[in-house]
Formats: sequence, C-alpha cells, structure tokens
Amino acid sequence: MDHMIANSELVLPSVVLASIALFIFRALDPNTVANSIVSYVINKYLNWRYPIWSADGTRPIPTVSYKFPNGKESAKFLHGETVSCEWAKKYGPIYRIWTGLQPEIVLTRPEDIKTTYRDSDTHLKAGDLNAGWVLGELIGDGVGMLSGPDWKRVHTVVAPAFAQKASVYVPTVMARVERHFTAIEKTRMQGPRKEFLLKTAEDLNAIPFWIMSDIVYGQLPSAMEAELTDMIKLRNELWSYTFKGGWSLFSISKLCSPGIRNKLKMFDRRWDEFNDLAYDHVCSQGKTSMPIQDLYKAEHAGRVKRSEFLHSLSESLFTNIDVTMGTYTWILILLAIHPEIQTELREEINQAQAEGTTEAWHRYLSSNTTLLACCIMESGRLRPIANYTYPQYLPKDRVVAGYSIPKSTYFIIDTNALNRRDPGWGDNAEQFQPSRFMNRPGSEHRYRLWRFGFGARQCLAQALADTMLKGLIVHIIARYKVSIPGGLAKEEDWKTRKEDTWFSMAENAVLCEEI
Ligand code: HEM
Repeated sequence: MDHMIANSELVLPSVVLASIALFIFRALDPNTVANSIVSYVINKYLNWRYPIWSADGTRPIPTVSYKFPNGKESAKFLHGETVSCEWAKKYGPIYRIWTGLQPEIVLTRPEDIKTTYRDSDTHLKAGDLNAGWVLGELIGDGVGMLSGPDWKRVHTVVAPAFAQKASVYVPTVMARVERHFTAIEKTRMQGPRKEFLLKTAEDLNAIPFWIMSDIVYGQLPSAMEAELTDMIKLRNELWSYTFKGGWSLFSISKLCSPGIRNKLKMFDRRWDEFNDLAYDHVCSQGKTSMPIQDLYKAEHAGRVKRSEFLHSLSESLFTNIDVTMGTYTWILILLAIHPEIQTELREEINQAQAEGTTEAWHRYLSSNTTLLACCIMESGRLRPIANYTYPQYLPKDRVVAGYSIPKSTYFIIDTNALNRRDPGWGDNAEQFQPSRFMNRPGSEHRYRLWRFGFGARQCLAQALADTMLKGLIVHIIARYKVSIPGGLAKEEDWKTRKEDTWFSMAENAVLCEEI
C-alpha cells in the first residue's frame, strides 16, 4: 500500500518534468509558440540582469532582442555583413547583442574604439571567445585567449617564433611559394596551355600551413608531414562546432556530445604525440634553437604549461592559417578585377628585382609604403577577415558614446561598419583603391582600420602574415596576368563569400595566364 502511495506521489513531478522537457524541446524550433515564449522570458530576464543606461540615466542602450537558443553568435560570424547593416540602421552606432546568454556591446565608430582601447593592456578576454566549450577545449589555453599575467607569461615564450622582422621570414616564405607553384604549373600547364585556373580557397591552403610548419619544426620527414596533413581534417571538423552557435554555446551540451568529446580527446592525443615526435626529430638533427625546442625548454623550466604551448601552436598552425587564407583569396580577386593596378604593381616588382641584391629585395618586401603594401592594406580594409572581433572586457566602468558600460561587460567591433562605412573613408569607400594609403601616415587611420586588431592584443605575427601575403602576390603578379574566368555575371559577384566559414573567404576562382 505504502508503495502505491509513493508511486502515485512520483507521477505528478514526473509529468511536470516531462512537460517542461517537451516544451523546451519544442522551443528549439524557432517557428513555434514555445520558442516565442521562451525567447520573451529570457529576453526580459537578460535586460533586467544586465541593465545598461545612458550616463544621464534617461535611456537604456539599444538592444537586439534575444532569440532562444542562439543569441546572435552564428548570425554575427556567418551573416555578419548583412546583419551589420540591418542592426546599424535599426539600433544606431552603439548597441547590444546577446551571444548565448552573454551581453556584447557593439562598437562601430573610431572615436568610441579609441575611448575603449585607451588602456587596452588592462583588457581581459573571454577564455572561449564566447563561442562555446569546443573552442575552449581546442585553444582555451593558447596565447590569444589568456588574460592578465598568464597572457604576459605565455606571450613572452611564444612571441619570439612569430614576431621577428619581415626579412627573417622571406627565404622560408619564398621557398614554399615557389615549390607550390612549380607543382601547380607542372600538373596544370600542360601542352600549349599557358594558363591555369587557381581555385584560391582550395589551391593555396597548403602554403601558409607549411610555412608555419617550416618555421616551428623545420623540414619534417615525409611520414610526419603526412601525419600533420591527416590531422587537418579532424581539426577542421572540430573547429566547425566553434562558431555554430545554438546549443554548442552552452556547456551543458558537452554532456550530450560524446562523439565530439571523443574526437577532441583523439585530436589532443595525436597533437601531443606529434609534437613529441617532431621535437625528438629536430633534436636528432643536431639543431638547438628551433621554436619547438624553445617551447619545450620553456615547459621544462616551468615557464609555460604543456597545454599552453600546445594550444598556442594549434592556434598558430591551424586557426591563424584560416585568416591568412581568407586574405589570400580576397586580394587575388580584387587584383583580378583591377588589371590596371596589376600593371602598376608588376612595374614596381620588376624595379625592385632589377636592383639585383638580396638586401634590396628584402627591403622591398618589408616596406609598408609600397604599392604592394597598400594593396594588402586596402584588401584588408574592404574585406575584413572577421565580421565582428573577438570579445574583450574592461576591468573598470567606462562611459562610451554616452552610455555607462559596467566593468566586465564584453564589447566587440563591427569591422564592416568601421572599415567600409565610416565617413572618414570618403565617397569611394566601397572601391578598391590602394592609393588611398599612399603617403598617408598610419596615425590617420589608427582607429578606423581594423586589420590586425587594436591595442595590446594585436596580432603578434603581423610582419610574418604580411610577408606571407606579399610573397604570394609578388610571385603571382610577376609571372601571370590574373583575371576572373569568363568575367562576372554582375559586377557585384566578386563579393560572393564562401558559406559556412567563420572567417571571410572569397568563393570565386581566378585565371592565371603566363605573361
Ligand atoms: C593575414 C593574416 C592574419 C591576420 C589578418 C591576423 C589578424 C589578427 C587579429 C585581428 C588578431 C587580434 C584578435 C583579437 O582581437 O583578439 C590576431 C591575434 C593573433 N594572431 Fe593574427 N592574424 C593573421 C595571421 C596570423 C598568423 C600567421 C599567426 C601565426 C602565429 C598569427 C598569430 C596571432 C596570435 C598569436 C594572436 C593573439 C595575440 C594576443 O592575443 O596576444 N596571426 N591576429
């Protein structure tokens, strides 16, 4: 009898729990009434939980409504260009979005960025960039994710490999570019054909990857190169979960994702073992100061944890290669639709080569005042590699654009609003016009151009990244005329970007015709 009473007492809570679970499950579909109710309740809660008002206390900060379960994470990375215009029109120059359940303040004007970044060395970063637990597991201990004293400590260890002056990287970069194009020409320029189609996104991927590998490990035996190549697929698959938004933003989804957890473990183990093998190989060659050896020495001396250097390497070898690739694809498209700029650039390259000395060539590739450098800056301006920047927060309250932003509130920058729509760029802001950077001091666009970030947390490999870009461009432009095969149906078509990549990457291929 007692049993029956106990059982009937359990029925009601079980029914309530099952109904709540069913309701939440239904709410996952954005077109249901359940979704509207859950979104409404969470939106009310978030606005109450994170009040942000104008400094005079008269108006709340304009805020994009919360939509369960996504926040705006996937919209902001995958469809950022479109939402950037919509949000700016609707909410003005400063507004708030929700990423998962985190508020993020969006900045769009140089003056507000200046106010926010004036003490950028004190800024802190979200350990998983508010992009979910998979990112945290893959690179959460990497130099780009850490903050405060941990960041300073790891930065000191990691920076020497990647933050040398440009000329240090020129030989490695040029050797890989030449090797790559020799192979392409051999397979594609057969018979009388003196041209080949370059599918930039697929065909160039290997260049920055192997340059980074050469820098860190030197030349590896082919079995190790094969293992590294094999790991790319697994790493890319795992990375694809980091900017999907939705449930992956909630740590609880970890419990329901045994498949992803297993793959993460597998990647960790292989990455760990690969680096041990690479280290042993480099030592067996009698070398003593390759970056991988310096990192192991730092680990043995207790200056970095193993996860910190493995995540920093993973960040550099896999994640940062994506952004380099994205930049490769856009600059080639932009040059392809501007043959007159190609001609001018070819003359500049020929002149630098005609000087005939290694010093002159290195000087040319390292200079920031050449047409080559201006083309790269202009391409980065028109096609920023990410639509929104990684979130950072201030340790103190700050008034920005008339709103009192409490300490620890994340802020991000809308890079399209800044690089392309800021009135300071003039009427031709949507045109590819490298000459706008000629003879203009960098201070003029200090907070108006986002390319390598702002303040203390800028890209530590700027010279290396620019050398990779310049190495590719000089190789191609000196040898080939670049065009869009068959022209473009509409002028605007050149802007088509690859879908589902977290960074901006051009879709179109280019035709390379030998000169
Ligand atoms: C064209 C290529 C590249 C572009 C446009 C680029 C851009 C950026 C940007 C915008 C940031 C700042 C991110 C933030 O706000 O948190 C950054 C950080 C960083 N980049 Fe790059 N990057 C490029 C290539 C590379 C490469 C090849 C490496 C290889 C080592 C690299 C290493 C890093 C590191 C380690 C950080 C974190 C710095 C820190 O937080 O102290 N980047 N990069």
